[in-house]
Amino acid sequence: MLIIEGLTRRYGDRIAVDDVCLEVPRGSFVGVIGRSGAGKSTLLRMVNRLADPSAGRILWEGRDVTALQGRALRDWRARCAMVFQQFNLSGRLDVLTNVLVGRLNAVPAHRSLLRLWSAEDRAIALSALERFDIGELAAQRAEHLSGGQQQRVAIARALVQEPDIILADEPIASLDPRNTRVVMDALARINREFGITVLCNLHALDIARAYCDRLVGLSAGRLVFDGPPEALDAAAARELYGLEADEAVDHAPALPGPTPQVAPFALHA
Ligand SMILES: Nc1ncnc2c1ncn2[C@@H]1O[C@H](COP(=O)(O)OP(=O)(O)OP(=O)(O)O)[C@@H](O)[C@H]1O
Repeated sequence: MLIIEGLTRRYGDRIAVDDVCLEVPRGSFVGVIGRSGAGKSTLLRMVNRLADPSAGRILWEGRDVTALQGRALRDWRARCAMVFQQFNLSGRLDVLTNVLVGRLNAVPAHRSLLRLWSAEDRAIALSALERFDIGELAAQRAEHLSGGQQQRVAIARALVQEPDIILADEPIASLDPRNTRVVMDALARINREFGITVLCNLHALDIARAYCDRLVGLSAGRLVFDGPPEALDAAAARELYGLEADEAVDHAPALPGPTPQVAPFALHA
């Protein structure tokens, strides 16, 4: 269980996140929604301590992660993998090496420094790529891939970290509708088949409704909605999105939800 208690982040006079309280059971797929500047990124970045809270606490399985430092903080960051809008791959490295970077915390320091990957690590990385249908791209330079392919590589890298939580910050904002679906399907599979908790910032409400089992709405840093997608009616959505409502609210044809998968998969072959 992830527990967020009175989480607040100030930047000077501005409050980016304002006294947010949340309880997220393991295995949830939570969509964090709200207009631009609502505080979604800041909230996610505080969970893995890329940003430090001005007040409040974050607890994971009863442990206060807001107090962690040094090695314990690095371990925590490894347990909550980030997926970013701009993929954050090393463009000049090949795809397999980009995924292996997700194993850095799992291998001894001398091996990670020298990038001496074991056969098992390589097999795990290749298996993750194959599960997202991009195994044949393993030897290509990441910068030669399309946006949707790059984001799947980033998700494979997150998966091989064997995290408890995936924090996805607008993972589809740079993608076309087809790749949007492919990438959201990949996150849904990770959530469903590995039980990994996913917190996903999303601007598009139709996508959030189709994929998430719970929506958390922020407005000016405050939590103004928390419930299942069906509880967010048009009036509540318009209140949440204000002037951006026409852009965010159901701008695309209704999505049928995650693409059904034939079989679950294991990370270790
Ligand atoms: N490093 C920073 N320094 C100063 N202000 C910041 C910083 N990071 C965020 N903010 C401010 O905090 C508020 C929330 O920003 P945040 O990026 O969390 O919102 P968001 O909902 O993720 O927006 P978007 O969807 O546009 O990314 C904004 O007013 C933003 O300008």
